[in-house]
Amino acid sequence: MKEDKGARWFELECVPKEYIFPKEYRPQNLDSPVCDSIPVISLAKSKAENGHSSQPVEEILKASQELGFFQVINHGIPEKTVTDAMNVLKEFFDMQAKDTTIETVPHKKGYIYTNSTYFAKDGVHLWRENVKHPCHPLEECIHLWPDTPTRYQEVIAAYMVEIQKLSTRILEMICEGLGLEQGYFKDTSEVQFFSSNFYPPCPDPSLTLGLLPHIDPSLITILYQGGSTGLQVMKDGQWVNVGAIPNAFVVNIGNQLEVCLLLIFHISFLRTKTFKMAIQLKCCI
Ligand SMILES: O=C(O)CCC(=O)C(=O)O
Ligand SMILES: [Fe+2]
Repeated sequence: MKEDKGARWFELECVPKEYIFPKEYRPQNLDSPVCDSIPVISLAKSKAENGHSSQPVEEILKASQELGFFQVINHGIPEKTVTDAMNVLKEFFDMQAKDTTIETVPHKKGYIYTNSTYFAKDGVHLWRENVKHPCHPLEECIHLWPDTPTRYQEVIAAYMVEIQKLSTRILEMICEGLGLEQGYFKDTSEVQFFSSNFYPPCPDPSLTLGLLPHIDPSLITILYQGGSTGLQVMKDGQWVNVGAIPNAFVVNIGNQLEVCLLLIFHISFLRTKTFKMAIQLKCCI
């Protein structure tokens, strides 16, 4: 192992034992091809004039029912808004790595930054760093967010405005497909939390995990992968690689929406339980 006092915790030649998961928890099928059955849905069609085409609505409903996962493209979020957010987050995580005075406990100000030593399952650490904070109502939360880099608040607020629009639009399409009145989820659909994961390069990704398998407790989660791979979803009992499509967002139907629809329609909206886990990515929002 390198003995370099200036090195960051992940700049190592081999994985420290505290990060090595027992065999049964390690990632599987890392080398399998990207799963092409995770639907990629273009939202451009839903913007046609004179009443929109129902095609994306049907595709979204089908994907939600069958897997609880899909990717959206042509969503209308400006590329620059996303690139700015990714850059400011990269800068944020770089700054944390350099600042040895930062503690890994919840920050007093209104956001939580945690480095890899904070995450543990049975004593094993996850290979990631994370920052999260509330973001609703935006104008009340924004000043509690990190203020370095100096553009953090402005850039992430602009990003969240777009994410809010996208998530409202997807929920409205789900309402339309199910025959629910528009705005049915209005009171519960404000984007409440922002969370960004940084998965540094790892000397041996087959031994480590960035995130444990889980089901999202949210209504829906909108995830940007930043062009990096590593996200896996449980499909028909197998972990499959989601793959990253440039400018696409991964949409995950969360537990709350699943339960809501189960109560309304008395049907199980999701055919199977969907878990996801992240291995080594670069920077996900
Ligand atoms: O970072 C990722 O790739 C996934 C994040 C995630 O699943 C979550 O925040 O719920
Ligand atoms: Fe998740």
